[in-house]
Parts: sequence; C-alpha cells; structure tokens
Amino acid sequence: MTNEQTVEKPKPLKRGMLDNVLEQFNSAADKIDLNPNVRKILSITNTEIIIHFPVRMDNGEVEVFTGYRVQHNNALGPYKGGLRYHPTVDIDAARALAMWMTWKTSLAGLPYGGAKGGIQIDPSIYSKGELERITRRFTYALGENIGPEHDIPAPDVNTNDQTMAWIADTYMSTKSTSERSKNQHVVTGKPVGSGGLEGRDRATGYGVYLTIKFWSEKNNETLKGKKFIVQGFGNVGYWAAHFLENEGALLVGVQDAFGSVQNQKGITVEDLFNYGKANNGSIVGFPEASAMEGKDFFALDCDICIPAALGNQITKDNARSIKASLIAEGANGPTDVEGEKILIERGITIIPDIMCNSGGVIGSYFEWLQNRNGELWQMDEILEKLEKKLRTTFKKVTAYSEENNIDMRTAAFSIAIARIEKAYILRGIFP
Ligand SMILES: NC(=O)C1=CN([C@@H]2O[C@H](COP(=O)(O)OP(=O)(O)OC[C@H]3O[C@@H](n4cnc5c(N)ncnc54)[C@H](OP(=O)(O)O)[C@@H]3O)[C@@H](O)[C@H]2O)C=CC1
Ligand SMILES: O=C(O)CCC(=O)C(=O)O
Repeated sequence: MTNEQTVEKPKPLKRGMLDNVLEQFNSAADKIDLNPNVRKILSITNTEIIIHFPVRMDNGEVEVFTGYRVQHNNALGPYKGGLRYHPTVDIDAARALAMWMTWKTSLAGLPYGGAKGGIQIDPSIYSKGELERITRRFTYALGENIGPEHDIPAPDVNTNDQTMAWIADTYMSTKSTSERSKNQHVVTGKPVGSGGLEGRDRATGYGVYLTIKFWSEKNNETLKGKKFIVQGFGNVGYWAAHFLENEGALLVGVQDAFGSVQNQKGITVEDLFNYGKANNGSIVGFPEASAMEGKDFFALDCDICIPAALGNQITKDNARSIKASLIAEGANGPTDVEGEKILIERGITIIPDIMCNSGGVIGSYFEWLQNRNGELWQMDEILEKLEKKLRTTFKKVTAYSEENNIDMRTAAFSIAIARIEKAYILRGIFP
C-alpha cells in the first residue's frame, strides 16, 4: 500500500501593483538606457517603516493597528505622498504607491521625492472619535520619520482634510511652543481654515479634467456631448465629473465600493453627490439611474473612462470589453500591465496616472509653499498656476511620445526617470 499524499499545487501568483510599477519602470529605463547604478537605486525603496500601535476604542478595549510609511526616493527633494486608510494597505501596496509618487513629482518638475503610506483598516467601522485617536497615535508613532522638510504626507483613499488637521496638530504638539507654527507644512491637504490651500480639495479631479481637455484640444475635439464613466465617486472621481459636466460632457455610469449605476441619458453629478451624502456615502439606489452588475461596468458605452478608485481595476479580464477610446487614470495604478497591452493593441489611449492625477500633488506643493512663506493664495490664481504647470507637462509628454513613437506612460516615465538620473549624475556620484 502506498502512502499517497495530496500535493497541493502552488496557486498562480497574483500580479500586484508592485509588479506593475516595476515593469513600467524597467520598460522606460530600458528605453532611456538608464545608468545601471541609478537603476539599482530606483528599483528599491530607501526606507520602509511598519508600525504596530495600540489605540483605545470607544468600548474601552484596546485594538492594535498596523501603519506603513514607505519612502522610495528623495534625490529631488523631501519625500511626498498620501496616506491611505484601507484594508488593502500593506507593505507592497505602500512600496508601489511610493514609487509612483517619485515618478509623479519628478514628471511635474517639483522639488520632491516619493513616499506613501497608510493604515490597514476599514475606516467605515470606526467612530469619528476612534479615527481621530488612531490618526493621532499613528502620527505620534511615526515621530520624526515625517517632517515638513523631510517627508510630507497628504490625503489619499479614505483620508481627508480632517485627517490632515489631526496629523498637523499632533506633530506640531511635539515641538516647543516657538517652533510649532513653523511645522504646519508637515502635511498638505489641510482644511482651508487651518493652513490649507484654497482648491486643494478639487486639485486632483481638476487636473484629471484638464488632461482630458488638453487631449481633446490636441485632437481637435470638444468635450461637449462626450459620454464618460467614473469608477470611484470620492474626492478625485467627484471633482473630475463636476468639471467635465461643466464643459458639457455627460456622466453615464458610476461605480463605488457598494455598487454601480448607469443612465445613457445622463446622471446629474450634483444630484448623485447629494444622494450619496444622504445615503451613507453610497450611490446605490440613486433614482435617476439604474443599477447594474459591477463586472460589466467598464463595458459601458462611453467615450471616456475614468478609473478613480483603487489599483489593478483594468486587467486582461475586462480590457477587451472596454468601449471608451480614452482612459484617464485618476487612480494610481488602475491599469495593470497585461490590461494595458490589450488596450494599446486596441488603439485605446491612456492618460497615465503619474500625469493625469498629478494635479493633487501640484496643489500640495502650492500649499507647502504657502505655509513655508507665510502667504495666502487665492483660488483663481491657484487654478491658473495648476493649469499652466499641467499644460507644460502634457506638452512635454505628448511631444516625447510622438518623437519616440511610444505610449504616453512610457514617455512620462522616461522623462521622470531621466530627471532623477540627471540629479544623481550632476552630484558626481555615478559618472
Ligand atoms: N486624493 C488625492 O488628492 C489623490 C488621489 N489619487 C488616487 O485617486 C484614487 C481615489 O482617491 P480619492 O478620491 O482621494 O479617495 P476617496 O476615498 O475620496 O474615494 C475613493 C472612491 O473609490 C471608491 N471605491 C473604493 N473601493 C472601490 C471598489 N472596489 N470599486 C469601486 N469603487 C471603489 C469609494 O467608494 P465608497 O465611497 O463606496 O467607499 C470612493 O468612491 C486613489 O487611487 C488615489 O490614490 C491620486 C492623486 C491624488
Ligand atoms: O498631495 C500629495 O502630496 C500626494 C497625493 C497623492 O497621494 C498622490 O498623488 O497619489
């Protein structure tokens, strides 16, 4: 008798965001023949912080949370990037998102490097008081790993101006009285009444809209009457939809974490926003639209598709069914490498995340400067400056893409990486 054992077959490894960002990086690095030493440095993160910290809950019990901050690279300036509160936050997600920040800040010509972090948590199950204590404890535990001239967090998924105000307050309270106000720019995305920038709330979505507008102008098209869908109706998705609607485009489908709705005759952005506010943040049941299966969402009939939620949403499983001719990546890493290959084969244009959603970090830079210089900027001048900066980047990326006959993502990565390479070489470290 043989002693048979059931051998479990190894499960296929699921491609993660880190695989994607590294593949995107390597593909651009090959194209520009990146200095091999710089390639080694940029392939890995500089610092990775994992913190387990205890917080007392409303019921008196103590829960231990896990927070992350990954600092990828700071060759061009202090680390910069958001904090995400979501169950999917882990070390690999933080690494990938930190790398995207490095390319994003470099591409935008900002004096920053890249970082990202957050807490592995479903914030919807905690009270506001608990979230405040969690945020303050996390900030305290991060200590001098963040700082206004060292690493400057900002909002991301499930964090907002209130979260940033708690972080700023906690961080500043660790300084001597005379030093406190000098440290306000330890975070950006703060409330306007507390060191925040007019317009930072809409900066990312405004930037998404602008890059779509620039693309239409370049192709002698107008946005009027163009149909668009948005995955994620939070900060980025809502504001992008708001500005597109103002320009005459028609929102025909929205998906959030709870469900998906569609109406080919159009969904009024403000009505959906108000419905969501009154409905615990969910769009489900919105009376001016019909519910639909989430799996069919990206196959909706439309001209423009805006993924503005999480990473890895457009993959080989749904890329063939996409009807839009333009994908504007509001989210970070929404299209995986396999999905992207299919989209490119099909002639679908992608405005890559590191350009498309860079309005947020550009707005953050303005806030940081405002705080640093003791100034107060007005909304009009801020949006104007933002547009100017994004237009410059857009022109550079499209020109590079055309000259080298490559897609916009590879062009954007190439420009971003070359700027960092130049900084290293100018310092004389790697001749
Ligand atoms: N905030 C910023 O300034 C910037 C953000 N980004 C990126 O934009 C994206 C969105 O961020 P932001 O708008 O700030 O985050 P928010 O938390 O404000 O909104 C996130 C939205 O995504 C939805 N969502 C979450 N999970 C899913 C899912 N599985 N399927 C469909 N929808 C889902 C949420 O739905 P629900 O409300 O139901 O949970 C919510 O509508 C992220 O990728 C972020 O990294 C990029 C640059 C800057
Ligand atoms: O505003 C910032 O500093 C960064 C925002 C962010 O996290 C992002 O661009 O992905």
